Amino acid sequence: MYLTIIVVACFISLLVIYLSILKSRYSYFQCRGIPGPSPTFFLGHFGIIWSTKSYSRQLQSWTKQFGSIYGIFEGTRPFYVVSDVDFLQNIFIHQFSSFNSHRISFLYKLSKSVHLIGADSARWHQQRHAINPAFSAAKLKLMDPLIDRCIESFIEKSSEINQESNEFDIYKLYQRLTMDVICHCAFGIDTDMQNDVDNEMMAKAAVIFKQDVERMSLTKLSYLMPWLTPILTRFLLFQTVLFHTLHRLAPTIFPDLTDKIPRFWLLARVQQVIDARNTESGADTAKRIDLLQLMLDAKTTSQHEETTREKGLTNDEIKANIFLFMVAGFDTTSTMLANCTYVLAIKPAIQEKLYEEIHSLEKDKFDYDTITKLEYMELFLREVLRMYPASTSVLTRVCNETTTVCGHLIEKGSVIQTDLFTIHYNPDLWGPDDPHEFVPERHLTKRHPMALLTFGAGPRICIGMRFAMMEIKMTLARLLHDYKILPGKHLEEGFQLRDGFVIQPDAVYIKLQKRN
Ligand code: HEM
Repeated sequence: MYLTIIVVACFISLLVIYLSILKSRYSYFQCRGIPGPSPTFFLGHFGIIWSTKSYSRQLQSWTKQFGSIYGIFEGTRPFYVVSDVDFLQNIFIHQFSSFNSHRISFLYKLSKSVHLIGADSARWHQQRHAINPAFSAAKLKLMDPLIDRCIESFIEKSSEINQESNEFDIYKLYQRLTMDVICHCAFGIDTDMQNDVDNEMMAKAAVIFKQDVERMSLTKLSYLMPWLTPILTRFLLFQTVLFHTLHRLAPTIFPDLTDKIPRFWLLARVQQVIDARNTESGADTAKRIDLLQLMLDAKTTSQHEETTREKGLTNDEIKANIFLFMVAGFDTTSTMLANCTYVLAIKPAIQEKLYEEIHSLEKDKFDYDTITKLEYMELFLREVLRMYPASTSVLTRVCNETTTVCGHLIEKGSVIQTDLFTIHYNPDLWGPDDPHEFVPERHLTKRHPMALLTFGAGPRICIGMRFAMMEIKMTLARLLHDYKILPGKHLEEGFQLRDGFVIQPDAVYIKLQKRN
């Protein structure tokens, strides 16, 4: 009897302590004089965020109410939502050492094969240092014939489909194009996604892109109760090892996870390509110019990778990063191409100006050197990047040591989330022309270094930015050289932007008219 009373009393006391800690966490912003909407107990503001259709619009609407720096809670974790560009410049650039990681699901960090987006501090630094040279201008120049081959196939397919229909969704063809480009340039494998529509790689990748890891229940649980993360991590690792062992012991009863889980399937394909490379002669590998080979060249030669490597990448890191390039480069780049095409279809005068510039080069092939001469194309793309940025949720930083930024004391563990749309549509940053109007020439004026954030900023800026811009410019130059883009009947209906990890339209319906 006494024992029961003691147990119940202990339980109630612990519950009261836990609840009062939760409550006191919610005074975090109030104590610092930072405004914000009122939190809901336990969920903070993430009940609203998880149920809203558009994360970006929700942030923007709170910004209108609470200003350029305000506070919300993810569970009890403080989340600063910021559209003050000077404050962000400190976070992303000047005080990078105190804010060097993304806020990202623990599911990306499960194994030792953490990739660039998931890596923190020293591990990120080592990887970035090793991978940066693979994206240099000199290396990209070598890759342009690979990209050109994929564009050729894209143009042929577009022309074929265009002849068969009154309008077609070019976004689908862009997705196949960017997947082809990634396969050629990252894996070094010859694919033909335009014609091989049932390609297994494309199908597996499509499943991966549909999964929004940030909205998975396990991710939400770990955000709400961060202390659960190590337990969840161990549980998932144990589960994977258990399934692999069971499959080895009784393959007929327990299926191979590699076939069941698309991510494992893709990683296994990367491993096969790496194995094939390891058996190639030195002369053959010397001829290869893809990202995989460049990373293999930067690989550590040590047997005891974790303890003795200094600058190289481990085998697992190479695999994880090749996988990441696929995920990070496919959807973003095809979406940017789709957004550009939408604008070209509704702005014929801008399209003609671009055509004139492309035509003046007197070329019908566009390589790295040629596209760098297209000045108006650069302005046009920047304006598309401003008005239709690809992702808000990736633009975060976690505070890894308590510090003061612009007079605000920010505690270790807090998250900084950029309110990208407010910045990109801010008339003080982008005037005097109305930011809701599409005006490429506004980029001739020097702007604040944090005014355009589609690729992020600071040391963690998108590593594939130059690669993506090269691919987009080469594709548009070739398309506009051969065709005039006309709006399809269902263009506006299809161009409904959905806000997931990438902000993307449903479809871009157009018609192509051959130029003489
Ligand atoms: C139009 C296309 C693209 C857009 C809009 C885009 C956007 C972004 C953004 C916003 C970030 C976060 C930057 C930050 O936190 O400051 C990022 C990071 C990254 N992107 Fe891209 N990206 C694109 C294409 C690519 C391509 C083609 C690749 C690779 C082939 C790539 C690989 C990466 C990687 C590896 C990171 C992580 C960098 C790090 O944390 O050090 N991206 N990207």
